[in-house]
Amino acid sequence: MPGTRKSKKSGRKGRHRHAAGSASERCRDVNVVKDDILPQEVPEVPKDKEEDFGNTENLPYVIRVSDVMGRYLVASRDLRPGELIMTVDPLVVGPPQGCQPLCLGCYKKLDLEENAYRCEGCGWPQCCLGCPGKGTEYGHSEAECRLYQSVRPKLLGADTSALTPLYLAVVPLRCLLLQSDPDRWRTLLSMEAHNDIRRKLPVIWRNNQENVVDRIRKEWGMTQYEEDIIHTICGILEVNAFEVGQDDLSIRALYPSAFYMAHDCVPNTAHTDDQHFQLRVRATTKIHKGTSIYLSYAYTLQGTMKRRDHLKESKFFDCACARCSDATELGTYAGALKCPQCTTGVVISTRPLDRDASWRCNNDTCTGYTIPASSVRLLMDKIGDEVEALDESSIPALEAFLRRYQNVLHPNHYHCLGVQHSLCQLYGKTPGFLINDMTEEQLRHKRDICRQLLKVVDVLEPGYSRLRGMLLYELHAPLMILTTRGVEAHTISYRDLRSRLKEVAACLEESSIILSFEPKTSHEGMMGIAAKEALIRVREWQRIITDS
Ligand SMILES: C[S@@+](CC[C@H](N)C(=O)[O-])C[C@H]1O[C@@H](n2cnc3c(N)ncnc32)[C@H](O)[C@@H]1O
Repeated sequence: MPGTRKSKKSGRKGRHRHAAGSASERCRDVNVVKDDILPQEVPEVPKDKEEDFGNTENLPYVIRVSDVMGRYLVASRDLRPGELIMTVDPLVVGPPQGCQPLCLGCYKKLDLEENAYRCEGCGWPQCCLGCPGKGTEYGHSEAECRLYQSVRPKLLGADTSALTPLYLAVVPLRCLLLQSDPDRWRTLLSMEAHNDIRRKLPVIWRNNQENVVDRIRKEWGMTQYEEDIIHTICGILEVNAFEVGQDDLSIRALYPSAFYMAHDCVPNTAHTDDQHFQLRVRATTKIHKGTSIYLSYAYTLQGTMKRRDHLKESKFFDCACARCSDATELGTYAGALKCPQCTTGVVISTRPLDRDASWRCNNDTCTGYTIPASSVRLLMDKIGDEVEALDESSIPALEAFLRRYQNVLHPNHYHCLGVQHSLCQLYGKTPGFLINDMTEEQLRHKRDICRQLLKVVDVLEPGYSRLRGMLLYELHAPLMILTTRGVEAHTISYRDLRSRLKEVAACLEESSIILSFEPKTSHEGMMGIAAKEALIRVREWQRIITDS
């Protein structure tokens, strides 16, 4: 599920024995019992040795069923921020939708002009002769290789453009292979496919028919798989797949238990996945017993219109969470425009849960500037395309974007937030803007951007979220350099120094805790290690000034 991006992760080896198959069966048995807590007779014991859940009855969640959300998870006791909720191994892993050629063993992107390696068994392109993912459960398994042997000549004869669409059928076929494992197959089929809704959506249904069903059955002659079941699997993947992958790999995977988590546009969990695709879900905020455990299927730094469109189109429901119901997005104005008429008001939806409702200036003294939702949608798409086309590593290009739209978009508008997020990472690390070379004004600018972003993120992705962890780390740098320069120039008092160091230490402490949940080798994980080391140095400085 997006949003959860799914750029994240943590690491621990080994297979996890989960009871998702059994849990799913129980759910189906009791699906008619609405809003009832389902018993967990065969509990799932998280493997994580750092956390001891005690006896198996002490699982941190139970599964409930509601008319609106279907099955969802609820905390069975109070959960602390950072507390591990579940550790699960995937049911199936594979290439994402719409990917370019990649290795079916390790998912590395392949340039077929330069890379001519093909699997000896079936002819799919692979990264090298000794791909570590060959013959593995979550890579190019032997069973998969055998299945493709009958189409080997077709695969060998295909160039990049002919091969690219074939990848769409890879994960569905991997799901079909689970039939040899009845427990896992049952778990897979217990997932929501929304066939009734999807069948009425001609574009989606036809795409699946052409790219997956007909490819598997007609082109590859695998008629042992019925049309209906292939369509159901396509739906299961659309509704339940997580985006995972380390080191810029883009992979989709289905997980038992984790798929039960309902969506909220302000999630109270975050998840990481490691190099073995194991998923770990943690609480980001305190979750009180009896409260729903949510993740966000959408990107949190997007406006309500965009998120709700995405959720409707790809997850097939109308989100009506507190954030979506509030035209101000909980006071953040993350989707708001500036009023071109009165220039001081903010233009927001008149009824945010109605996708066609007009948008109006909220300023009482304005004559009531109004704009149709369709025009807002067009404008957002146009600006979105512009953001996509920006050179993400160019500070001048990003700054120019913010200047260009300063009279159009609210400063907290998600398009601005995205650009500011890129900028706050570039300031301090880009030639010409290296942290020690930055002027005080530039340092204050980086500090202010971090603070502004944190104010919004504190509301939309609160607690121990990856984004907060990274922003806190980014914030500590200008704070620290400004403090050091103040000391050198004798412009800050002893009292000031103490309070500034306290603020830097607080940023680093929280950042190092949050980012310690990330895999150590990931960008975020390494940032967490750097935060921890910097914290030791700041604490030492605090000790010295206290002693002196
Ligand atoms: C990954 S599944 C979650 C498990 C699902 N409820 C089930 O019983 O299998 C995603 C689906 O759950 C439902 N859902 C999740 N969050 C929801 C929400 N906030 N409001 C309405 N439906 C929701 C939607 O039907 C969505 O397509």
